[in-house]
Amino acid sequence: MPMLAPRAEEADARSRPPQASAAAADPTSDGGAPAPDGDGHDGSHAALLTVATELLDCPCALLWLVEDDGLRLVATRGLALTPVFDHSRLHALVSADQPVAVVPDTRTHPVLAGDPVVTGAGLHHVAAAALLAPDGTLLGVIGVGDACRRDESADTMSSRLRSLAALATRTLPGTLMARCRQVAEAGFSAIVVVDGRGSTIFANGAARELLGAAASPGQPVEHLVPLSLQLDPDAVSDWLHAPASPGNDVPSARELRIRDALGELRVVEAVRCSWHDGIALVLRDITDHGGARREPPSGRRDPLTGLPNREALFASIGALRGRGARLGVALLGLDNFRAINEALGHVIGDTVLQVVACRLMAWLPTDAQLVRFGGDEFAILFETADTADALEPRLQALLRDLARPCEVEHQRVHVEACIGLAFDESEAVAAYEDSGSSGLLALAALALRHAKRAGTLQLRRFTPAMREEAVDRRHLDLELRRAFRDGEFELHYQPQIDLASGVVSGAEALLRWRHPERGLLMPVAFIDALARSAIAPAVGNWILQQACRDAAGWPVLHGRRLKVGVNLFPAQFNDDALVEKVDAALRASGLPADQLEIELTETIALRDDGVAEKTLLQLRSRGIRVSYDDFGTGHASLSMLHRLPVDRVKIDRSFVRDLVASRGDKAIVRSITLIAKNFDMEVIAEGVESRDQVVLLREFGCHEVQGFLYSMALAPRLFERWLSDHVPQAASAPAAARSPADASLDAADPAEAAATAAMAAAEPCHG
Ligand SMILES: Nc1nc2c(ncn2[C@@H]2O[C@H](COP(=O)(O)OP(=O)(O)OP(=O)(O)O)[C@@H](O)[C@H]2O)c(=O)[nH]1
Repeated sequence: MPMLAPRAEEADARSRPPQASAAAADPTSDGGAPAPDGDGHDGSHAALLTVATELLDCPCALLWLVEDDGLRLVATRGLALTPVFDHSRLHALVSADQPVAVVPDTRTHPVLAGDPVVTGAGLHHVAAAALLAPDGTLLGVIGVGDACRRDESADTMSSRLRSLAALATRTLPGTLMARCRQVAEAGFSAIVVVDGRGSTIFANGAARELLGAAASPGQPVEHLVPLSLQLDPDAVSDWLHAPASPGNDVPSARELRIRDALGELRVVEAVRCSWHDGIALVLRDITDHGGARREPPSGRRDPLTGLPNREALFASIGALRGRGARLGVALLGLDNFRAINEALGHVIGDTVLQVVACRLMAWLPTDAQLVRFGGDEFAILFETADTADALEPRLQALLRDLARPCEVEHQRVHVEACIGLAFDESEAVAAYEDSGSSGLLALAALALRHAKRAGTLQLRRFTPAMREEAVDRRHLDLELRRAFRDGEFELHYQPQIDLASGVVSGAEALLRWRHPERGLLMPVAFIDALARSAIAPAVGNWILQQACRDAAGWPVLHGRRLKVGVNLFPAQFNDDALVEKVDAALRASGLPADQLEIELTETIALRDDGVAEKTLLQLRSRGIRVSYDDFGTGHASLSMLHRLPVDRVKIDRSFVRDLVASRGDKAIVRSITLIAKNFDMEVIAEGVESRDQVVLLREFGCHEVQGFLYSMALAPRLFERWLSDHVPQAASAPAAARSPADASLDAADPAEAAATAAMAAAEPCHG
């Protein structure tokens, strides 16, 4: 029983409370006892205690409810002071086994007799009833007390108490919850109740089915509603955590993104109502509502995002085309998504894809269909090609919106994308007229590739020129494969001259394609396509072997062996066996390692996975030299010097061409030679065509040169003839006389010589 604050008077207390106060005189008041909780039930509790005092004709009444940590006094009536409460005495008085207790005289009661507060407060008569749920669970206790001795029989009091308890039980939150549980379990909507601390305390069957483990009791509400998936995470957080206000609550609704029990992304409409000190959420799955989000047949849904998949898109295109619709497709590809997976893991990568799906859904016009096309690509199908021009600015805005950083698992993630756009326009369709529903997508994919090539956040619309280029590229790739198989590639060598001694020091091996119809082709016509082709590693290996073989046969000049420079394709650096292949080429040819120089391009130097660095170190440890091509033209030149083991840099021809006239180029070349000197590297300049350039390069400290001033790149036999003709005078008298046209005079095959000269005159030699 409660230990009450001492009461002042006992006489005349029959209809007035102990320590009667103004508040106690008001039958609607709780008698001045402070509201023990803020649970918003004060009104119903007060009404209940008023009924208790009336029904039992007692001036004092008290209500305890069971909470997490046991019984808690939640309301009093007729007491001036807050009672100090002793649980053990209350439990001893009433329980599930003994639901009603009437104590006509507290002074002789075994539990209460010794209680100094009860007796001190002068409570002569006390009665209490347990409030029990239908399953017998104790929900609370209601009690009354009086300072006077009572005339009613204990049976009468017990009977009234039982009626009171039955009435009280029906009004309690626990009972309400049990009843609501029955109703909720019977319904189709998912219902989740979250307490004031943001933890789930109840989820009905539909919610458990929809949300799986995220709806288990004790889970934070953020597991049900991941903020990272929401379009406006702050607003959703505020909405979920706004204080409950039962009684004045106006249920509010909003669209939320959740992950279902299988991890798929779903869109739900959620209605929020206050519940006790927390909230109840009623959820309705609207993922598939509306024309834009029609439920795709099974097997046509992407499990991660819940969106229709590629097959569904093809089916939609087929169906719409059947109705004569003119269509448009925007293919959206994330930029550098691989890096997100690699840096943050696939789980975060998956969430990022879901976030993107959510943002796209929010943007989607009602007459469009959103599809996860595959990997990090999404497709949007429009039924209205007529509005093509109006779509572009809206898609540009979409790209900017997608680029808003998002927070995933406490990681800030930036998601940028590009879009390729294609419409059923006459010339575009003509380009792919036989390719069915995938044709339009192929055009969009081509446009996407062009957008990606242009950089990040780019949008490109398909043009027929893109297709022509793609077709040309494919033909070129087939041609390159055939050319390699038929042995049409050959290496030419451009001499390199040591400026200090004036002696030829080596040559750079340069690839040529002797095309059966188009004659000798310079690399500019095919080298990019070859570098991208699957045959690049095989061609690169052939170049390596051939160059080593040729160089092994070159004469020793002035006691020095000539070195040969070989350019590697970036793809060769993906080959774990590259070093072994270099060893094999040296072994097979007999060329000493220090006569081989590997030339790097920026694409190789830019790799920051450590592979290039490790490979180069292994090559250098064998005595093979490493040179960095086109120095100064790329973004990575300086950082590369710092990172990669390089013996020398090659000054790009673009800085040499106007060296004599241009102060800027002079400054650049001077700087490069200075930087190289500070890194203990040698410098070679390419594209040297005049003596004046040589004078300046020598003055700046450049070590070697190559260019038309000495010779163009020559076929192996011509190069060997050049060596025998120009050594030892080659260096001392740089062949001012040796113009590209002169070289043709040396050619055994007059047609080849003419072609070579013409090519060389038209464009510089490329690697
Ligand atoms: N987390 C996750 N990653 C995926 C999924 N499907 C594909 N990927 C990854 O998406 C990445 C796509 O890589 P790429 O095609 O090189 O695309 P990218 O890195 O965006 O490069 P660019 O398109 O050139 O900008 C790869 O790392 C795939 O493993 C998926 O369902 N979940």
